Amino acid sequence: MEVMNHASRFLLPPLPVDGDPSSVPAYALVVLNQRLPRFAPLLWKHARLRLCADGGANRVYDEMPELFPDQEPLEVRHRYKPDVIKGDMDSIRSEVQDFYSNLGTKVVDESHDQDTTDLHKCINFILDCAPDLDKSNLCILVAGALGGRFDHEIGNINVLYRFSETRIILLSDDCLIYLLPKTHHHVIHVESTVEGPHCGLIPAGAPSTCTTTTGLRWDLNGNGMHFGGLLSTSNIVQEGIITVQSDADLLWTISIKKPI
Ligand SMILES: Nc1ncnc2c1ncn2[C@@H]1O[C@H](COP(=O)(O)OP(=O)(O)OP(=O)(O)O)[C@@H](O)[C@H]1O
Ligand SMILES: Cc1ncc(C[n+]2csc(CCO)c2C)c(N)n1
Repeated sequence: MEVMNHASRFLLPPLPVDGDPSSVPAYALVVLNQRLPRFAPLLWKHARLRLCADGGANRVYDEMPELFPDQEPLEVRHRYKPDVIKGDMDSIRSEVQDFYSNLGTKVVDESHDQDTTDLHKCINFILDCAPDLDKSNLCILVAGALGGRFDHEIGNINVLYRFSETRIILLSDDCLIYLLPKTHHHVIHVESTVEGPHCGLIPAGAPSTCTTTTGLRWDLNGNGMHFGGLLSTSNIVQEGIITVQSDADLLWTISIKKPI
């Protein structure tokens, strides 16, 4: 089975690309309508395409200047201009929409679609309408995806399953989550300066009958996992490299360290 490698390099300052640009993932950023994580400017810098899901645009407009209290708010807003705002447009304020459309942001109103979430609409845009982005190397970062309303959180997790062939990482200030598809063996390179040690493996879509890991304090040795039975929550990263093999898709979650 093919190996899929994972590393949270987007939590570290971007390195200069020497030689092969395909060695660095092509990041796209989607900002949701929740408080911006403190490292939002870092995610912005990594991203080649930046989208706001509906009310996410209010967060960029209101909260980016708060992250740079010594700078002119207008200057900060010009520096952090989204490429695209997409959603059902029931949360974005009209002054925010006008501000960014006057700066050239593409605004896509899909208020007719009340069956998919704004995050889902943004992922569709990235996959279908961003020809300059290298899809073979794409990784979508989603800021503000966790915490807050439980139905929204579950809707965001469901997007991982709906687009299981696309790398999508849900982020909050406290942790990140992504899907480990059962089609691959997984090698997770832990960036121990910025993430861990708390972690978990969760069979959210369907039970697993056989999961095997290495590198965790409580490794799984061919165990099954299901809701109502064993889940791997409150686990601890023990080594710099974690490996996971399973006969079911699993959610991987790891804590994000607070700055000291
Ligand atoms: N409290 C939250 N927790 C997690 N994700 C959220 C939360 N609030 C918003 N989001 C995400 O941000 C996106 C845009 O938010 P927005 O408030 O514009 O959505 P919405 O479609 O108006 O939601 P609703 O109509 O259900 O209140 C949502 O689709 C969701 O993915
Ligand atoms: C069975 C079912 N449940 C809820 C909704 C409502 N809904 C789901 S996504 C969405 C858009 C949010 O921006 C809305 C309103 C639906 N359509 N179908």
